[in-house]
Amino acid sequence: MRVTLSNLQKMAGSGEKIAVLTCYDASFATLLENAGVDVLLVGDSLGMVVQGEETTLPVSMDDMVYHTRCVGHGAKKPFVVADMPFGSYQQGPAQAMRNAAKLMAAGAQMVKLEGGAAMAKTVAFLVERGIPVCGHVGLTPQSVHQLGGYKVQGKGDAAAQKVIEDALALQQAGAGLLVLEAIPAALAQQVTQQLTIPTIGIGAGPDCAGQVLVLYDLLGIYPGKPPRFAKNFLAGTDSIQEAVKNYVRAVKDGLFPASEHCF
Ligand SMILES: Nc1nc(=O)c2c([nH]1)NC[C@@H]1CN(c3ccc(C(=O)N[C@@H](CCC(=O)O)C(=O)O)cc3)CN21
Ligand SMILES: CC(C)C(=O)C(=O)O
Ligand SMILES: [Mg+2]
Repeated sequence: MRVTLSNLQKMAGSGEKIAVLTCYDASFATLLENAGVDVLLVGDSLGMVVQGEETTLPVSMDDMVYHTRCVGHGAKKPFVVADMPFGSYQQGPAQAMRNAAKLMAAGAQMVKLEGGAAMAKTVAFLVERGIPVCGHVGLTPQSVHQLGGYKVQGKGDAAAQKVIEDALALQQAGAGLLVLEAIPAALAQQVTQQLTIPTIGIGAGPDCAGQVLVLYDLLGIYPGKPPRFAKNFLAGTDSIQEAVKNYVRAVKDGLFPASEHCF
């Protein structure tokens, strides 16, 4: 039986941490399913780790549809979330609906889009038409050129307040999950407490309802300097399967992220 949004909601309510990993192909989807990963995110990070681009901006809808279909073929149990790529939803609700439908048809159970209160109308439009939506606030990589780099967000009272308001606006609009990326752990804890929907953190401390990591960072195969919040779980193990199981266990036990992975 496939994991559902209501399963994830219940897990969050009972304090069971949600283990999420990015995934881009069928073979890894099967491996992650067998290792007990709850949610697979077909992330637009594939532009960087699969395509070798410097940012996620060049990723197309066709790329996301292709990888979502690949993941869908490999995974029967995990809940599959697909990123809406840069330029596929920012124009407005009608454009977002057209493109979200393609990802749902390709095998996603939910779409994710970046942005806060400014995206609330678009989120509500999709949710009212039957498409579950995951929000994404804090460090939003599709805005890297506006943010001035991949930097921690929500530092200082005004910036923290903005993250809280964005999170509440997305929940109000009907978002079912919310990714918090690269914000101070104390702020992520506050957001998680104020929301009724599960938060999924990456560089957002241990108090989120779940954690997500880029698969290639977990395997230590991303070229270049990994983000502070990444951890190589393959180091010291003999197999990818074991590394992923160790990640799932560390998330479930609240041992990942540790303080050295947090802001
Ligand atoms: N392999 C990979 N892992 C990711 O987590 C990831 C991607 N790719 N591609 C899309 C975005 C880009 N992300 C990134 C990339 C780099 C940093 C980074 O190096 N941050 C520094 C600076 C922090 C600061 O000074 O504010 C760090 O030390 O973590 C953070 C997020 C997260 N996502
Ligand atoms: C890092 C996660 C949250 C993501 O959006 C991606 O992999 O694209
Ligand atoms: Mg993404």
